[in-house]
Amino acid sequence: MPKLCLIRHGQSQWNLENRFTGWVDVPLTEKGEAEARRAGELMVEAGFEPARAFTSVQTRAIKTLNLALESAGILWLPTTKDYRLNERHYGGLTGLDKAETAEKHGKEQVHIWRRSYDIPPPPLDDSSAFPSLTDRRYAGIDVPKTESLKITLERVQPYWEAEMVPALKSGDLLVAAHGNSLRALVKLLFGVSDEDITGVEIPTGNPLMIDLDDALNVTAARYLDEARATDLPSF
Ligand SMILES: O=C(O)[C@H](O)COP(=O)(O)O
Repeated sequence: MPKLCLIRHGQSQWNLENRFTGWVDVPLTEKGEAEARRAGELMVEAGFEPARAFTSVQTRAIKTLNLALESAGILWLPTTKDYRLNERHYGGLTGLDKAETAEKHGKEQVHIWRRSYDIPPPPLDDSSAFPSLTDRRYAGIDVPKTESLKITLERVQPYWEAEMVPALKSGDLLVAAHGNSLRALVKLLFGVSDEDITGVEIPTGNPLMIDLDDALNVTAARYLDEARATDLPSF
């Protein structure tokens, strides 16, 4: 039976500062690095031995993966990086303070932008300058101006089907990615409704271990750090 372990990156600098991040490349905090190392230890304690890893092209996820692999003693693990596992693009909210935005537009509106399935934030203004949104890692890619969770799933799902499902045939997989690219994957794997996905929150740096059957239905799922677990959808 294949296993899939999903890890949201450890706490980032903008998680700490409570700013909308999306595709902006920000580093991990010291706490985030510690969460990533602990994730590697928890994988070892759980006896998890992945055959391959997948991550985004964003520093916080790559660094989380590397720290977890290092503390698990498997820094050699074959790894694939792809922008389709990036965080959802936060559009015109990128860089803004989440609390100040709620004061300005109302908590309800900000909740809709953050958690509704198919309502994207306003698009990013062309004059906004975040160098990591358009640097050479995205050469040849049509960088979005904003993304809802639905739009995020529309890039995550084809990647899952084309690259990760075939890889699962030769062993277990580790995926280090982001709050919303992982919520998209969880929606797909657990068959969560558009409504119920609004209540799914994924904690930073806490490995989510998922058992699948051969038809890739979820048969069991648990967070390895139980003290920091959030509710999982039913399956
Ligand atoms: O991009 C971000 O700001 C965070 O990684 C996730 O943000 P959210 O909790 O608002 O979805």
